[in-house]
Amino acid sequence: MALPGTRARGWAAAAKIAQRRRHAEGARGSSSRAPPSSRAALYVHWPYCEKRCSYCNFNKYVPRGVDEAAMRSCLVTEAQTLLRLSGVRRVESVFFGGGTPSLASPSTVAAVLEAVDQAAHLPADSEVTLEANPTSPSGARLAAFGAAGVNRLSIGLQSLDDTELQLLGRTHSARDALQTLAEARRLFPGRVSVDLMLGLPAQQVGPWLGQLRMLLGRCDDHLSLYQLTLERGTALFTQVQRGTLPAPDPELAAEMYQEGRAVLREAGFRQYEVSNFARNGALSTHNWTYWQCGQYLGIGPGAHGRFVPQGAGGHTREARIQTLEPDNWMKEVMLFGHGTRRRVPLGQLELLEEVLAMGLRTDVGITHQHWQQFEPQLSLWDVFGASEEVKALLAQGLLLLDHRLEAAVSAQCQVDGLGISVFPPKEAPAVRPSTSWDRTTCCKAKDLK
Ligand SMILES: C[S@@+](CC[C@H](N)C(=O)[O-])C[C@H]1O[C@@H](n2cnc3c(N)ncnc32)[C@H](O)[C@@H]1O
Ligand SMILES: C[S@@+](CC[C@H](N)C(=O)[O-])C[C@H]1O[C@@H](n2cnc3c(N)ncnc32)[C@H](O)[C@@H]1O
Ligand code: SF4
Repeated sequence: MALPGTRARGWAAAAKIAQRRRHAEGARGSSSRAPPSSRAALYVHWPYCEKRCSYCNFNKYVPRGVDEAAMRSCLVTEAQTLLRLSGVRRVESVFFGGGTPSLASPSTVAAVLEAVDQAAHLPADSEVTLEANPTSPSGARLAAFGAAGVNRLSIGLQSLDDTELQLLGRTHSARDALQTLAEARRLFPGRVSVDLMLGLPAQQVGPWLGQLRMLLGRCDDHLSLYQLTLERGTALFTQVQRGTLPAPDPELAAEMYQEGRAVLREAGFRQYEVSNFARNGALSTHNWTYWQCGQYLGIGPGAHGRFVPQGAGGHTREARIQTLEPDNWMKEVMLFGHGTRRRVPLGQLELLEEVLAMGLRTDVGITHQHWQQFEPQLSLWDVFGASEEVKALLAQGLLLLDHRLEAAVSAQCQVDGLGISVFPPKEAPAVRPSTSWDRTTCCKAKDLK
């Protein structure tokens, strides 16, 4: 789809400014540590797609045309407003997600990054990710995103089987996906991620593992495995309900997941989160912020955020969601400077629930030190030591609650005690964490209802 405005006049200038920012930053260094309250990650939602995939219920729209200049101006305005409201002075990662942000023009990406750097500080070494569908970006376009300030690409490859890609309603072939991947690796070496889905209708373990092995010969240092969630309201859901497609088999999906983990481990990947694997230290710092319950701002239609509105005198962390529908969101941004649809102050208990639910997704679990940042009064042992449920999980080897390092943690504040973890030591029986199939780790819509 050709989007109007993809050759916006201001882009070259914006890209130059982005480059100057990187150089200036290189000169002054980026190691200063701002206090946690003034640091945040930033998520930018680009809500448009070329076509609706059969399985997807993310906040996306297939428009007749896009007023990209208006969209760009609203994203810039909303970034400025939320940075001011939050009092955030340092943005440590930016993630352009969607929808299909690789359909946006590089000038839009450059304009948002420039606005963020001006309103707060965007260090040169901040991770700046753009999601790219294997159809939208040519090599030159990917390079233009790089010049605009993007330094990590996340490619929605989904499958390396053309029949499966058709079933998913994708507009690319396996060949296109591998070509985009090769081009991306050439331009962003060591900083390319791919999404691969599993548990599709009629998918079998052996052929899927074949795809994974083939991908291992081509991929870079980061890979996400997402089990298909059959979402109500999607074409795939209807097909399965009508019996024109077989329902995905959860046992087969579990086998794919377990075998896939083993294959990736052998290939030197660390499973640092339920769905995410990295080698050579290529963990996504943006997504890590979500799992560590760091602050993040969300701009664009339907974006989620979690931050303390310090700049507006607030003291409590809020869960925020922006208006979903792009035209309404734009009207609100033009009128009020932002399109925040809902704000929910998070109580201490809700915050701790999030710390647990997010942290348990990661391989490090929740260290005592990490827990203390959110709850200095009560230790993990105080809260969970006497729980019969926790005792049962410990006895089954499904949970690890380690109190031995607690004294060291609180006395020295420098040793990260193991704390609590659901990723068991190797010798313990394999576990299937009940949340392992949850593809969205950040957008807990239930908090906002
Ligand atoms: C929302 S998409 C946005 C990126 C891009 N538009 C694309 O399709 O590649 C991000 C990722 O979510 C995953 N995803 C979307 N719908 C899903 C579903 N129903 N079940 C599992 N994963 C899903 C896909 O792997 C996709 O790459
Ligand atoms: C499914 S994840 C894929 C991440 C990818 N595997 C990686 O490692 O970079 C990304 C998707 O989650 C959703 N998402 C992430 N952060 C969000 C936020 N703060 N608000 C709304 N949606 C968000 C967006 O739909 C985005 O396309
Ligand atoms: S999976 Fe990606 S490309 Fe497909 S409809 Fe969803 S957001 Fe758009």
